[in-house]
Amino acid sequence: MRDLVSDMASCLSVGGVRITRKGKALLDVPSLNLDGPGSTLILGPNGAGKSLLLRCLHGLIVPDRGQVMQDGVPLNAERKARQGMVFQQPVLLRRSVAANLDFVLKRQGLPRSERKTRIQNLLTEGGLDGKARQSARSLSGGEAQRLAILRALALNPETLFLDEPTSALDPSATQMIERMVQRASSRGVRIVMVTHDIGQARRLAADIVMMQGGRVVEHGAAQQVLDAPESDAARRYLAGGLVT
Ligand SMILES: Nc1ncnc2c1ncn2[C@@H]1O[C@H](COP(=O)(O)OP(=O)(O)OP(=O)(O)O)[C@@H](O)[C@H]1O
Repeated sequence: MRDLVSDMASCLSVGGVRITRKGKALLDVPSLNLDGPGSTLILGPNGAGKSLLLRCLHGLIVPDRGQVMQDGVPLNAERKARQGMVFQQPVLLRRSVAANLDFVLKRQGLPRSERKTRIQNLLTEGGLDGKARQSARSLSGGEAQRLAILRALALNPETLFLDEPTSALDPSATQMIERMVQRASSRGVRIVMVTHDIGQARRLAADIVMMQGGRVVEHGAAQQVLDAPESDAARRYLAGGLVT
């Protein structure tokens, strides 16, 4: 049964998407629908095409063939503006923590007083109270990633893409990021996240997209994919075996 949160979340789908370079298909996804409740985690070995798929979904890469649809409509500039993206290495402005947030809030045309309140709320959400005036470049890795997520959330995105956001972080910093992601998901933001961390997939995912060789080899409910994978590729990946 679909719950309230899932009804709030937008639906993303991919139809006949193909990216080819030098005659080799880097991404070949005939069909993929992300429309269930909760977070989608994308798993698979290095070079499987996880980042390419994420970039396609966000419209950063236009596929050679096929298209990405959001709520049944081809992804357009207006819908793209309502998507946020967080990379493995946080991309921050050489300004203070608060100025990084103010930059995106200003672009939404919010008046100064409202921006001030929003910035304070965002800092609290990310556990960055007291860091407003600190240079973003002087933040620790975990703090910088939390700021990058806050900046994406400041846009009130309907979808938030995260590409291995915790791969360089320790367990405690990872836990803080995971909590932020879970809170955003429970507010109705569709989360699509790439990870190599199977434990993280178990903690966060409602559904899992397993990739190998530019293809989706399995997509299903997290527990099903993790505990009873149907494809050999997924079985080998989860067992820690070599997958090429
Ligand atoms: N612009 C490009 N030109 C040529 N090849 C590319 C380009 N972008 C990606 N690739 C190739 O496409 C394949 C998939 O890359 P992608 O970054 O999506 O993998 P990934 O699953 O995210 O891997 P990792 O886990 O190592 O980050 C790789 O073989 C990569 O070298």
